[in-house]
Amino acid sequence: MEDSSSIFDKLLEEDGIFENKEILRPSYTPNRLPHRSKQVNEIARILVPALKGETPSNILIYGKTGTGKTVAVKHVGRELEKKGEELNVDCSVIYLNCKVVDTQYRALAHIARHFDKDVPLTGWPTDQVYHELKDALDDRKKVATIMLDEIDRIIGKSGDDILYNLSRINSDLERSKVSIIGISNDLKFTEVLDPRIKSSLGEEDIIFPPYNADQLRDILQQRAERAIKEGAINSEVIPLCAAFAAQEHGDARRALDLLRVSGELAEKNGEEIRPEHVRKAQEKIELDRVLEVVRTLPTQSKVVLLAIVKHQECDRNTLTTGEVYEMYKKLARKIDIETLTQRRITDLISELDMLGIINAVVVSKGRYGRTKEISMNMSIDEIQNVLLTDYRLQNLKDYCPSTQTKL
Ligand SMILES: Nc1ncnc2c1ncn2[C@@H]1O[C@H](COP(=O)(O)OP(=O)(O)OP(=O)(O)O)[C@@H](O)[C@H]1O
Repeated sequence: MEDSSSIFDKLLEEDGIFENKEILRPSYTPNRLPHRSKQVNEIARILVPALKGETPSNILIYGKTGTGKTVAVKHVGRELEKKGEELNVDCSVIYLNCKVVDTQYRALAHIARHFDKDVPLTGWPTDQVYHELKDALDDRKKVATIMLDEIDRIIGKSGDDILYNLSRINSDLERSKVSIIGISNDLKFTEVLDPRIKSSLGEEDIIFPPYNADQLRDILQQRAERAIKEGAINSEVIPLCAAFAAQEHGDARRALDLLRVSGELAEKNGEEIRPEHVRKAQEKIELDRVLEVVRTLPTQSKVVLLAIVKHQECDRNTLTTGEVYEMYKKLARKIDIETLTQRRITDLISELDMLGIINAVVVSKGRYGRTKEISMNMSIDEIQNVLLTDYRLQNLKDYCPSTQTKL
């Protein structure tokens, strides 16, 4: 071999623009949370009885995605455990993400395992897990705060038994106490709860409002100072990332992603981060989001979308619901799936519009009634590639129906 150095050596030597990229990732928890002191203090005020061995009220926390709910509860949880150690009071904090731990069994098992109980992750009767958990909690005096993030996921999948069991556990415990913090970005999820559970869980409500552009700027500034090398970022970049993310319902995660992806694009070109990198990053993130949504669409919606894409390939003009339906029928017949009615397809088109994959505008055709004009401003090639990874749609790869159905 001519050159025995590792293929990574050169890359490692390259002088990147990041001091520490991890600081821009969602998993990083900063010590200070700008513009969240009100909410942090409010959670702390509700949890403080735990440090006196008393039961704190249960809390429901609402707010749109990226408004700092998770980072705030974890921050307060860490401080609570620390203070508990100092005062010699056992305040345990258990954090569960219900998107991952999405059944009652798994949730109870996870909490029991947190207290070193050897509960398998499947297989036992739920009652047995409940009793193990009760024993684990009661083996010595403690106050346990259980944080259920994305709580609507577990309710949607497994009903509200978990909340019922966790809220009744206090009456079965002799020494210990449990309080629950539920976190959700769906304001309406409590509507499906049993009224008793709803009032017990929502003893205290805290709302996390969206951030505005100025607040996002402060959050980004704080992270960028430690994540990006001095002089590697143009002064317009942070305000631009903040402005873009503020338009998207004030999402701090989106703002941080934008800054990180802008940095990666700049680094690839060996440049400092400039506004054009932010604009490219915005497009890339939006396309990635759309492709992810496309990948998980039900088959019928995928065929409708492919009908729109195939049309757009031949003709970049907007098209009507009727034209999409004609194309959809041909594609559905070709791959032998049930052909839905035009009315159902109109609904699926509205859903695709709501997901931000297509644009559908209702237009009046005078006495011929109303129709939708459909267009796409995403890259149709990339969308088509993702659609064709679905094995049911693969036969449509080279299918090129004639567009003669247009009058
Ligand atoms: N006030 C803040 N200061 C610093 N970083 C913040 C702040 N608010 C949010 N962040 C950061 O933004 C990202 C998203 O925050 P977080 O996960 O807490 O949002 P969330 O409201 O729980 O969103 P979701 O509902 O999608 O889970 C994280 O990287 C977090 O560190």
